[in-house]
Amino acid sequence: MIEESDINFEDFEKLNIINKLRQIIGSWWNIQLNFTDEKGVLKGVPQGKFFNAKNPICKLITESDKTFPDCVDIASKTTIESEEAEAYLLSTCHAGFSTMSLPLKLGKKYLGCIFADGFLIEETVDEQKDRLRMYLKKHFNGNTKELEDYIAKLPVLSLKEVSYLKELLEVVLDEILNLRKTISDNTESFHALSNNFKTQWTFENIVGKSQAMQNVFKLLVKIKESEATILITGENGTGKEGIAKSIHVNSKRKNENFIVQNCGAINDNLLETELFGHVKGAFTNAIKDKKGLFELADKGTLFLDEIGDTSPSMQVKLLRVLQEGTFLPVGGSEQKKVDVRILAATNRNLEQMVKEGTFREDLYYRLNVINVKLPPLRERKEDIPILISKFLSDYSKLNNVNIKKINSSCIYKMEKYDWPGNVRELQNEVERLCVLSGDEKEIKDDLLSDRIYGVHEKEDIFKTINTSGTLKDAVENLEKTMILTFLENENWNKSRAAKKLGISRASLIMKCEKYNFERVRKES
Ligand SMILES: Nc1ncnc2c1ncn2[C@@H]1O[C@H](COP(=O)(O)OP(=O)(O)OP(=O)(O)O)[C@@H](O)[C@H]1O
Repeated sequence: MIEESDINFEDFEKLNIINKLRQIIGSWWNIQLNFTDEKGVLKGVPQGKFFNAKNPICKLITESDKTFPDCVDIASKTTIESEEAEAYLLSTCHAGFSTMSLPLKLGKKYLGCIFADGFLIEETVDEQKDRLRMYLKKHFNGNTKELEDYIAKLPVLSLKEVSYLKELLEVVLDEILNLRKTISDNTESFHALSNNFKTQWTFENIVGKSQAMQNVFKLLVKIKESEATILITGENGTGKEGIAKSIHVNSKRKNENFIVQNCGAINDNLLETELFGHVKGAFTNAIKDKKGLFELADKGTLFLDEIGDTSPSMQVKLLRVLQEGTFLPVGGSEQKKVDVRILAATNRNLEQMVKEGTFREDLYYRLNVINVKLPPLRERKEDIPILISKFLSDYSKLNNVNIKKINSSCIYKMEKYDWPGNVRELQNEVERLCVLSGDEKEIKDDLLSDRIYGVHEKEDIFKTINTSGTLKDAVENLEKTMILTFLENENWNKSRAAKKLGISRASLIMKCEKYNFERVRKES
């Protein structure tokens, strides 16, 4: 469960949607948007700069020591009253401005409220202005011409605009609750995972809870007894070598050697001597016979990494060993016979290479008897928490320290990031966090590498909103952008997109028809 102290208002502040809406509300009506926690304490405002006031009168009131306490009282009073409010609460502040607040509730738990402040409403504008003049007179000897000029320019919202403001605040509210829920779900599943990653989600040293990894594990169990050649494919850092090792330790050959050779790292001549060995006198420095890796791996397993990088002549030699189990050491004249199981891996598309004529078709089929495909980490983000948990545990064992905790915002950000370097990059990041956290028991998100810490700034689906158009157009624009983004993220699965958008499936279908999105989909 999420601890109370784990509610991080800073995370909300960083969400692009909140910043963008704050900007929109600010630029249309000079209204400021604030959060309070469940006790009514203002959040996300710099110390001493109460409210980030937008209009000059609010600024004057909030920056004065005399009137500042009134604003604090209003914030906490609004919070208390909001808890009971059905959907939203419209009220008036000590100075006469209107405020609109929406309760932030996670299930039954009240987290505080969001509120917009610093505007007047058309229907009551004269009354509000009178009250404001009295307040200013009392505290600032008001009614100067300057103050009158400001009062004349204060934002006055029609009832229609009040309902638009409410809609915008609801978007903020939904976004915050979604974020809280995601963090809360993740943390709960992270704790559950930490407890059982040793069992059902593990195959030797490889962990994975995603369907893709579970399918890989099932396949590995099925082929335990088999001697077949296996081709493992996937981007760099997806765990190809780890899978190869676990295939070996689960095979009949587990007590024999497991030897690894990266075929892309060295030139052809060297690779040939490495794999097949050489006889004395084969070349200048060959002062005695040297066994190659095929011989060293006899009865065991040889893992050929980056097989797609081998030259055509090397491909012929490899094909011979695979078909006949024989090879010729460099400079030798006698074929040697070995019993080696080959596992190969590549991050390249061998099928395509076969079509282009850069990889032998016969070798491809010989290697690809069984294919294990490892998807990139960005396509199986469900694995991220369990991998984090494993790497934290590995670090603790290796360094003989207690397993560190990791805070929920940190996990959340790591799940958002795309990990171009796949599991290897994630493993390095966890190690880095463990080192940087020093003696701290808990790892916090501010230790994350910048590229991961700032990740949700990239998700700016609101860049397209034009704040200078009419409010109706902008709200429509926002709705279109959100719906399209969620549909695309969910592969046009309307039920899932509707759930994420917090609307019914029927309502999503109607909106898709209204905006003609099926056509957009076909065109894209
Ligand atoms: N599913 C996993 N569970 C646990 N550790 C993993 C997993 N996948 C990868 N790793 C770890 O990530 C690191 C990189 O994995 P590995 O070397 O197997 O990737 P690779 O695909 O062979 O990379 P490359 O293509 O660059 O050779 C290793 O330390 C490995 O232990």
